[in-house]
Amino acid sequence: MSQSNPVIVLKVGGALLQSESGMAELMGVVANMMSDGQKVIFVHGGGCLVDEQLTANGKETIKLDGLRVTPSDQIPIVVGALAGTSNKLLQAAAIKAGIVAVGMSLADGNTVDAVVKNENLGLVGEVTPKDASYLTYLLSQGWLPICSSIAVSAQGDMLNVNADQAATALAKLVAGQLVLLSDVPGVLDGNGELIDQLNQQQISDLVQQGVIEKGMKVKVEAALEVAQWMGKPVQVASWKQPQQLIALSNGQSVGTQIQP
Ligand SMILES: Nc1ncnc2c1ncn2[C@@H]1O[C@H](COP(=O)(O)OP(=O)(O)O)[C@@H](O)[C@H]1O
Ligand SMILES: CC(=O)N[C@@H](CCC(=O)OP(=O)(O)O)C(=O)O
Repeated sequence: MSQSNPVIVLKVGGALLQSESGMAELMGVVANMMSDGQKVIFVHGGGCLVDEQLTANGKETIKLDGLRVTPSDQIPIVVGALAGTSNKLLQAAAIKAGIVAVGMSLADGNTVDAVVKNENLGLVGEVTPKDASYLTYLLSQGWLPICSSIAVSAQGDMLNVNADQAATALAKLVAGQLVLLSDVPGVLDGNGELIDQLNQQQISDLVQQGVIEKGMKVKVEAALEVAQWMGKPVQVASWKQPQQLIALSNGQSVGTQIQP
């Protein structure tokens, strides 16, 4: 692995946080990659932990097109689950794997601009890349940034950002190689078979047919946005096969490749 590889922006979905062995295996692979000189930024979700905490607090969840409607009385619970528990679970797994990890959120270090996405969604944020200095400093120290998808607007409102969209902004900011790891091997067709490659037209057809829906629709659209921005493919794969990351950093394709 060469020092000149682009930064890998690795996004993991919330289901990973419910698997101690999954987190340990993935962090083991990341530790090896980092000791070979590969720079990595971790971005995480935690939708299932948010679900659990909202239910425990007697709150209902509504999702529109894969995004959680976030009323102001729910934001403290969402922030606690994502910037708190989820972030520290991953940081703990990283430390156990011997990695020097810095837990952060989108609100730290002037990294992104955040605005309310759409009033109908409540305190849901849309983020755009702003200043890479903080991340660049952490990477220059050989540390692993672990970023939750909580942002703060210029008006001081805490905002809930979909984690695939958070990863999109950070990948653009550092011109990194985006890898979206979920609990499925990649994008599946109507028969549940893995699709190796998808372009914009195929994505739009599968979305229209209802084959790609909910969280996967948000994910694939985030991947396509970065693929087109960078002019190179983005991978959607599974955290259940962390060795695939090594193959990926050696230039091989794993999971589903989203084409520019
Ligand atoms: N065509 C598809 N292929 C794979 N998964 C799909 C598809 N359409 C919908 N999904 C759903 O999307 C989920 C992944 O999105 P999401 O739950 O947001 O994952 P994560 O939390 O890892 O970001 C899968 O677990 C599956 O339930
Ligand atoms: C606005 C919005 O939908 N935010 C997401 C943030 C967490 C997330 O994206 O988690 P996964 O990656 O595990 O799906 C949520 O509240 O669930």
